[in-house]
Amino acid sequence: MSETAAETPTYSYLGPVGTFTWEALRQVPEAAGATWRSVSNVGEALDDVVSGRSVGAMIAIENSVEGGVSATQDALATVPGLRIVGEYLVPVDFVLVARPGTTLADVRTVSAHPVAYAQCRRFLEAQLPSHGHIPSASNVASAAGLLESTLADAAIAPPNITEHHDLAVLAEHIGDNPHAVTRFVLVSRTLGLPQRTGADKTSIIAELPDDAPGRLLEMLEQFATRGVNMSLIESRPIGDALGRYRFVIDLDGHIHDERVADALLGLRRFSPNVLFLGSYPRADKRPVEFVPQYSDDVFTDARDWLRGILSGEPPLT
Ligand SMILES: O=C(O)C(=O)C[C@]1(C(=O)O)C=C[C@@H](O)C=C1
Repeated sequence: MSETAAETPTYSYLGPVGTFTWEALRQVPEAAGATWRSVSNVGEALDDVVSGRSVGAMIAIENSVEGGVSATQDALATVPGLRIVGEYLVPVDFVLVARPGTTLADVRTVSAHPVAYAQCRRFLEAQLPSHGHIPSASNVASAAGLLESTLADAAIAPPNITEHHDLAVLAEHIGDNPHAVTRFVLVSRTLGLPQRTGADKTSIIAELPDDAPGRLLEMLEQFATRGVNMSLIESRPIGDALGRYRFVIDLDGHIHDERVADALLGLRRFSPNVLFLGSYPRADKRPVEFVPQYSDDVFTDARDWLRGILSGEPPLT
């Protein structure tokens, strides 16, 4: 993990060292000998990929308590040519830290990344009911900031924070949900389409053609009629007018699975704007389940049958 090497590939991540995003990048074997570039937000990480400065950027896309990370979903929808090439899960647990000597009773202001802050509501309401929140760029930036300025009295940070900074832990396990997990994706422009493993996900973003009744159902039928399961669907405002949405969708399977490819063809015919964000191995490695009626053979047999008819093959007797 050199920070200075010149010719090794670079990976960008929301830093500094110790963030959950940094933990996620540690799960990427190819990043082990690479240069790691700490950035301050998702936009900067994706800019690095677009400009070619980095081969990949690790970004948070969904939290099990807070839901989709809208900055990430919107950036993936609008920055052209980005592909998701991997998915990683990081359990998230939080501590409250302060400059040594501070007690909980001294805390008036808490610095925290907004997604982390939202995951610690119960603790904050019970223990610090009248605190003020100072948003920070990341979970480690919040804590590191305590040593640079006295604006905040305490910070929400990952439990490993004391390995990196001289801070005192005021409270542990302050997250509302002890099983909280954040899902990260590795985004690239140059790393190719990952191979099909049988335990894959495909991410897309699609818009409806108009707001006639039943359009959403029509879109979902593209998947249902090919036996393709969705593991996520979220709407995000397109931003050009009230009431216009795009849908962020994760499908079980790889674009090299016939049923997924066929569903995407159907979707492309239906939707005025479909973005293929990538097919990549699932972080949990759970094999995709489907009924035999939707296996690859059934799709290729049907296509061969049609080709036969179109090429004038005589009917079988
Ligand atoms: O990587 C970090 O530590 C971050 O601060 C970012 C982030 C996020 O963007 O969702 C990552 C995981 C936590 O759920 C909260 C914040």
